[in-house]
Amino acid sequence: MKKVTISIVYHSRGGHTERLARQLAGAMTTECSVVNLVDVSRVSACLDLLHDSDTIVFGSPTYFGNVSAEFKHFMELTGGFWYKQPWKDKLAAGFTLSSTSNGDKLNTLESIMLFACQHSMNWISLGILPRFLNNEQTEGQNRLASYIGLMEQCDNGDSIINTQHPGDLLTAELFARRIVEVTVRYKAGSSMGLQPVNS
Ligand SMILES: Cc1cc2nc3c(=O)[nH]c(=O)nc-3n(C[C@H](O)[C@H](O)[C@H](O)COP(=O)(O)O)c2cc1C
Repeated sequence: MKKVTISIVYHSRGGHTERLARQLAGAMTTECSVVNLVDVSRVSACLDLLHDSDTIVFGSPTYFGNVSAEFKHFMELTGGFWYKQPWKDKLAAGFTLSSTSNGDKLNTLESIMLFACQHSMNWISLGILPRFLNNEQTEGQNRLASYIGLMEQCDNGDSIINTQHPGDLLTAELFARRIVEVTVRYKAGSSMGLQPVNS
């Protein structure tokens, strides 16, 4: 089977989201998948890459409880082709990070998921449960107990990119693997020649 193509579209001002995007890209590059990494600042020149992708993963930092202005600008740029629905039935997933444990990151992921659904994409949930030991939640995988997509907490260090929490690193690795697996399975299924239901 031909390799699947996964594209990551992200914005980052201080570098933390970019680091996470690069980690995901590295972990999703396998013998059966290729990955494109697209910063929103150059997305206009990369639209064909996105249109040819099997899966598009969207990432934005959480600024004031939502996607950043730059990421929202990217969202609105897609209005130029939205009605043609070139991303219909592609797979989609999302990630965000912020400097506090909660920080309203859920609203950011909900905005990204809603955007993907307006493009009629199929959403890949995080699919990784938090771990419990003697009924106590651990600081391991999915320590922030997210379900829509990947969340990470990073400090507010403007000048430095601080070290990541090991639980966040593990969750990112597991999520990357899940996105590749779901994409490969989905692509194999869609090659069974089922006729798409055209609305
Ligand atoms: C304008 C602005 C608004 C922010 N709002 C939030 C917020 O709502 N919740 C939060 O936890 N962190 C917030 N932060 C902290 C950022 O999420 C944090 O610095 C993150 O690392 C930014 O990602 P980046 O380094 O990829 O730009 C905000 C930062 C900025 C600059």
